[in-house]
Amino acid sequence: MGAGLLDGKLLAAEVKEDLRKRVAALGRPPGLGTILVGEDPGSVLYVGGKHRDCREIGIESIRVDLPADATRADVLAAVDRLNADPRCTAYIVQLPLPAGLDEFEVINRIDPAKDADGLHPANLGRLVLGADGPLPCTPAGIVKLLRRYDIPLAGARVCVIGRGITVGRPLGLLLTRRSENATVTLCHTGTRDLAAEVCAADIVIAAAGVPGLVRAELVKPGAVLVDVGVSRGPDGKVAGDIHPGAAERAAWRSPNPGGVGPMTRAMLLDNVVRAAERAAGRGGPE
Ligand SMILES: Nc1nc(=O)c2c([nH]1)NC[C@@H]1CN(c3ccc(C(=O)N[C@@H](CCC(=O)O)C(=O)O)cc3)C=[N+]21
Repeated sequence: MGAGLLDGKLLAAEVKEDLRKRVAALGRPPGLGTILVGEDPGSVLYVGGKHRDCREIGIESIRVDLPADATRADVLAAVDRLNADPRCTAYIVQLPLPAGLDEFEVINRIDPAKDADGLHPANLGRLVLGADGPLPCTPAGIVKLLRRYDIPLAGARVCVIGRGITVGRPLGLLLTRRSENATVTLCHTGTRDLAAEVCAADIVIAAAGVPGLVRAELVKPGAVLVDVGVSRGPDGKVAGDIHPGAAERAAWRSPNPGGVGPMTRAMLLDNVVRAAERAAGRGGPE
C-alpha cells in the first residue's frame, strides 16, 4: 500500500486558472518584479519559472538581475526602484543573497505593500497578530495543499522540521491559527530527540534541507508527509528531506518535485493578484 499523492502540480494549475480570471477582471495587468543577485543555478531556474508563470496568467514581469559582486548600495537601489515603479505591483528578492549582503536590511527596505513573499517584518508581524496581509508563499501553499485533500488539521500533531524565516517559522504560526488549530512542534538542529518527535506526529513537514533526514522507520503508519527539501543529488535530481522509503507507511505524501514547489509559485502569484486587488480598492476572496 503506497501513500496517496498530495498533487501540488495539479492544485497549482487550478489556482492559476482562478487567478487568470481575477487578473482579467482587473482591467490593468499587475506586474511581478524579481531581484536576483548572482548566478546560483537553482535560483536562476526558480526565477525563470516565476516569470513563465506570470505570462501564463496575464501578469507582466519585471526582471532585475544583478551580478554576484553587486554592492549593498546596488541592491538597495534596485529595491528603491521597484518600490517607486508603478508597473510593479509586488516583487521578491530571491534568497539567499550572496555572502556579505544583509538579507534583513534588504527585506526591510521593501515597501510592505509590495512584498510578494510576505517576509517584510511588518507582514510577519501581521501574521503573528492574525491580521490580513501577504503570507509567506511556501507555508501558505502547504496549508492550501493539506486543505485541498481534506487532511484533518484541527487537533493534529504536526512536526515541522526547520525554523527558517521562509518556511518553518511562519508555518508554525499559520498552522496554530484558530482556523487551523494544529498542535505544532517546531524542530531544528538543537532538537534533542528528533526521532521521538517524528514518531509522535500525524503530519511531518520537513524543511531542513538535509536529504533523507526523515527515515522510513520513524514515520507513524498512516501519517501525512510533506517534503519541502530542494537539495540536489550528484545526478542533479531533487533530493528531498524525506527518505523515499517512508512513502510505504504514509497515508498521504507530497511528491517532490511536483508537490510543494509548484504550490510555492502559485501562492506567489496569489500574493501579487491580491496586492493588485487591494490597490484597486477591491478585496480578494476570504
Ligand atoms: N525570496 C524568495 N522566495 C522564494 O519563494 C524562494 C527563494 N527566495 N529562494 C529559493 C526558494 C526555493 N523556491 C522554490 C520554488 C519553486 C520550486 C519548484 O517549482 N520546483 C519544481 C521543480 C523542481 C525541479 O525539478 O527543479 C517542483 O518542485 O516540482 C522549487 C523551489 C522558492 N524559493
